Amino acid sequence: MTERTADIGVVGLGTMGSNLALNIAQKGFTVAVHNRTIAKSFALRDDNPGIGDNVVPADSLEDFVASLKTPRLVLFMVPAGKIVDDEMATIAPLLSAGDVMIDAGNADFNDTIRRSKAVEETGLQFVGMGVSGGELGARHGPSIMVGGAEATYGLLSPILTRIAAQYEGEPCVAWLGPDGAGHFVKTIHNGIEYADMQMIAEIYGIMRDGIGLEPKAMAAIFEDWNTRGLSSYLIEITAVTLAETDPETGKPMVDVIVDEAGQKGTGRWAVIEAQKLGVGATTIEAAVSARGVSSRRSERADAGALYAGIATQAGGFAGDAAGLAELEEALETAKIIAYAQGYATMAAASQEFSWNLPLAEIARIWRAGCIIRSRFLDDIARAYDSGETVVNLLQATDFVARVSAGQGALRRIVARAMLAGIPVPALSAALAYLDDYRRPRGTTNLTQAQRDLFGAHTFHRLDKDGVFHHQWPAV
Ligand SMILES: NC(=O)C1=CN([C@@H]2O[C@H](COP(=O)(O)OP(=O)(O)OC[C@H]3O[C@@H](n4cnc5c(N)ncnc54)[C@H](OP(=O)(O)O)[C@@H]3O)[C@@H](O)[C@H]2O)C=CC1
Ligand SMILES: O=C(CO)[C@H](O)[C@H](O)COP(=O)(O)O
Repeated sequence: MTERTADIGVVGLGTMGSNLALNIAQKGFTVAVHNRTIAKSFALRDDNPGIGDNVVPADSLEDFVASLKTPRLVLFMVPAGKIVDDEMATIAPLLSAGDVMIDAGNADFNDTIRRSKAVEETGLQFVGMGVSGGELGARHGPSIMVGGAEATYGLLSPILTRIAAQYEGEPCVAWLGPDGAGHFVKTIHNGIEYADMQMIAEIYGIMRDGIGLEPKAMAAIFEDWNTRGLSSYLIEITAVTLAETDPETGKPMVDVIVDEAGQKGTGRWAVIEAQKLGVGATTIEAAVSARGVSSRRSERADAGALYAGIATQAGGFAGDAAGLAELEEALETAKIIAYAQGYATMAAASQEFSWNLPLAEIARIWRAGCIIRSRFLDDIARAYDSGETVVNLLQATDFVARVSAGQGALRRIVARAMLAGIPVPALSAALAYLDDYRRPRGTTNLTQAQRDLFGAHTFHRLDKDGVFHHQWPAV
């Protein structure tokens, strides 16, 4: 019989699971590991001298479970969906009341709510936990967003606070609320990640097609931008990727990569949930759609030929200091709007599901470890901590000033790109949202009139209370 020595067990030793297990082991905890391809469990121990001493591989699920201290903590790091359900169903019968199953992969928070309910009915406990930071984050310190019972988090926190990224001595992990709260926040994190990446790609498009810069020159610009307001991991890796040379051809690496973006679903989940909550997360929507359009490469080539006759104007973009400063300001302004949309979605979900999401804390645990880490998140935390009521970040004093100052640059960049035929779906969505959001008298009065004409859907009047229907002329 295996001795019960392991503090936690990890199931799934792919990119994330293996690195998270090594991170746990390096922090002095004993970690049992199990993987569909069993040899990987033993390799994880044997290929990592020193740290491997804290890794306990198992060649059967029974041995894996038997090696865990009670209450047993079993962390799953496998692809989202049915695989999670299948793995949980296989292990659950081997566990006892009070043991905890943790889904640490990306998950649709609706699945997490369903799983929480089903698992907790059996006397076991369930935690849905978002982990961000990719391979290196998992190995050296990710940002961790936890959902589940607060008392259950208490069982995990001694390990999670040690393995999480640290920002000025504070661990980037927090309990965010019950059942699906952690996975919802991770989903919005990824939605913001999509929007941020898309807007950077659009600026790259302007630099390439509007100014005619070479990737290495762009790399230097992004490196420079990374020293100021835009400073972030995503801007840093943009500079790194643009500077890279393909060893086979000697060309810039980005020039040999096919322009078809992959996606595993978290951006789409973010858009679906924003829509369900009635929040306009238009920059995230634009980013998800742009990846979809990008994947139809041959169709785009055909359309390009069909529309070759369209005359566009030279955008008038300039690669001089003033031109680049305008691009930088436009990106910074659009970024504020994208984050405001992500935060508005979380605020709406918090209300809808009575989660009481700690929005300032979420910004704080995103400052290190995760893909969208940046100094800008400090500004968001400050806005929520300031004591003023923040209905939407676009109404917070600091951001009103910054967006007011930067919107002119965003407007000019979007207008020039449109005239030049350079697609800027996320940047333009940010600007359109701002203009829509700041307009006291909109145009949906006409929409309401149309709905009432064709479907007697009724409308409200500006001059008196009540619900009205008008006898429109028959059409
Ligand atoms: N990669 C990343 O940057 C990030 C990923 N995530 C999330 O983490 C989770 C894991 O991702 P990642 O580590 O990248 O994935 P990988 O593809 O690298 O690893 C998948 C793991 O799941 C196992 N697995 C796959 N299919 C099955 C199955 N049918 N039954 C049992 N086990 C199976 C694999 O086992 P085997 O070795 O036998 O193939 C492997 O251990 C996902 O939810 C992902 O969205 C979250 C944050 C960042
Ligand atoms: O969760 C993550 C980072 O936070 C993963 O890297 C995620 O897989 C990225 O999403 P996609 O593959 O759809 O671009």
